[in-house]
Amino acid sequence: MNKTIALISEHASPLAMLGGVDSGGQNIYVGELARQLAALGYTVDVFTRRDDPKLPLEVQWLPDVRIVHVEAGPSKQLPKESLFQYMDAFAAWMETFMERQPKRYALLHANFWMSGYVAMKLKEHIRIPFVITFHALGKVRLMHQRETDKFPEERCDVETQVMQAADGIIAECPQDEADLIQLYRADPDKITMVPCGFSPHEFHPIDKAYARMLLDLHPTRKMILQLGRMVPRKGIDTVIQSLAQLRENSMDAQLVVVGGEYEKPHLHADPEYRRLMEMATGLGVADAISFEGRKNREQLKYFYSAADVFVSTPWYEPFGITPLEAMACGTPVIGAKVGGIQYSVANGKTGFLVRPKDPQALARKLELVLKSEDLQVYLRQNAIKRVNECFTWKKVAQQMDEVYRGLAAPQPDGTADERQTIAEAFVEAADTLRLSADSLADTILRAGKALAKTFERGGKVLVCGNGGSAAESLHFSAELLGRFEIPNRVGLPVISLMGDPAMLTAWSNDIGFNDIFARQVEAYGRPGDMLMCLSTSGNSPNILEAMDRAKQLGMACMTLLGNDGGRAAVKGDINLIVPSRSTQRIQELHLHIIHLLCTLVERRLVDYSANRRASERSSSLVQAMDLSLQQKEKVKYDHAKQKSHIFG
Ligand SMILES: O=C(CO)[C@@H](O)[C@H](O)[C@H](O)[C@H](O)COP(=O)(O)O
Ligand SMILES: [Zn+2]
Repeated sequence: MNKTIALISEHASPLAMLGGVDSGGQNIYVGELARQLAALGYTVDVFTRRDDPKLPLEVQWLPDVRIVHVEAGPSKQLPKESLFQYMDAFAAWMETFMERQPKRYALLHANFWMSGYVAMKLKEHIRIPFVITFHALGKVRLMHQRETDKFPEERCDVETQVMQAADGIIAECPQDEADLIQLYRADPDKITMVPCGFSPHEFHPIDKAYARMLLDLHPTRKMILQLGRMVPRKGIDTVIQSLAQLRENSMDAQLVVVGGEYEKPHLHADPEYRRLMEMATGLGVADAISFEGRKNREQLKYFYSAADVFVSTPWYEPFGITPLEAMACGTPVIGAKVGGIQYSVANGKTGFLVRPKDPQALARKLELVLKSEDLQVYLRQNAIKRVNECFTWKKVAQQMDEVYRGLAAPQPDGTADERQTIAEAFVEAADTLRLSADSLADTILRAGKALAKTFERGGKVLVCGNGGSAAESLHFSAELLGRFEIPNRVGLPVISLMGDPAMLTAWSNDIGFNDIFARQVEAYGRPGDMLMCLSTSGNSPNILEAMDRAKQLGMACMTLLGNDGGRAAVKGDINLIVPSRSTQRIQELHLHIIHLLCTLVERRLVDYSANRRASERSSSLVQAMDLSLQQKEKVKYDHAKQKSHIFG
């Protein structure tokens, strides 16, 4: 399989910082998938929108992973809700880019619906298969946050079209698969479930006391961690409410909230932070919450490891990478029973699942976990085992590799140069055909008529050529002496002077090569017969000698030539000169002309026999053509009469 692929991720680049409103799981997904595919031998190009004028066109991110910045819309950060208008430009830019480079992608893997739109457009033009991971679905999002959805109205329609055009659809979890089928009527046969992953190098258990010391957190106080983007749908308010519930139940714990747009939480600039702070203050738990702001990815494992329990209770979640990361660090997860979380968190084994927006239920599970060290150890061990068995990016890439193998266009044999050569030869052949159609039609008609007349008058045709043309001479005699389009007709007297290898080799060996055809013309030729010569150069001595001998015998000469016709064109009575300087193209046209001549000859002889049927019943040729028209099984041909005519 050609292991060169393109990932399209219009708004989420692996290079972008994590934690902002529009950067999150998809940036990690695309980056980690590309990295692990490269480890499996893939060469990956990631196409993403250029959203900063300082970004270069291409960044070689890893030895086999290149990030290509696509010019589509203004080179500045824009909310992803306003990007759809630039997707036609994105597709057009990519198409031009792909045309100009020698690389050929086996397939495209689009991420998010807008990249799916781009892949769909590209497939219309360049027929390249594509796979799509939606990451989030418009209809699911609308169900949960209708009032804050700012995506264009056509999103859901575009998603449906993309599902129909896609060759493969990746569902990230069983819920995603059910949504694709039930909400969009996606073809179940196209869907493969491949989850998201985590990187064990990045996320692994670290001693809790050490992690807390590094982060300057209380060494023993019960700690709940909430980590991720700070937007309402993530349900951070539910965690704050459950903290108040715990406090009511006389259970002390601190809540650490990591994430948000800023490194330091910003009351004025970040409305969600302000809302949460106000809620915490109102519930009297502000003193137990620390908002840490956005953190570097390298710091996250310390937060996960420092916590006694990780909480993720969004209203909905297409997959949810943070629960995986927490489990990888050995921290039990209490998650909302939604989307991918209900799949990645094994309820009662690696953590617990609760209904979203249910602070009481969350508080009960928090209390259960925080109160029992034994339960924490049990959940911790299961969590580490489960994520390493099922959810590493390496495993994800292996599963994706399977999907790609099933869908990728078969690897083209040969090099780009060879492909170019083929394309050029076809163009040249088509040009030669077109030119010949214009310049040769009249002469072909004249040649067909002359051949038919030769047969009608009881004459025969001798045909010769060298090399490829020798083969064509045999081809011509096979069509007419044998059979062409009309079944059961008489055999027409065509003799290829190539037909007798014993004579040809003996004569060339003992006497010379230049008169091998002339010798045969002398033996077979009679006045009224025709000599037909095929030569690409028109200068082969044996052809020229044969023509001279034919003239001496009162035979007509027809030539199929090329280039400028050479010396043969001076001697020929009818010259079909293919307007090309390429030997191959000339030969191809000779074959085409030969077939046309056969068609013309057969048709003319049928007409001839029809016209003269009444008056010349005796003519063997007419009789034979009559028989063929009546589709008789057996053709009786007057060989004796034919013979006597030839030998006079
Ligand atoms: O088929 C090819 C080239 O395509 C060769 O066999 C080619 O026919 C030979 O070189 C001939 O000897 C060329 O002779 P001619 O066409 O110039 O009379
Ligand atoms: Zn050839």
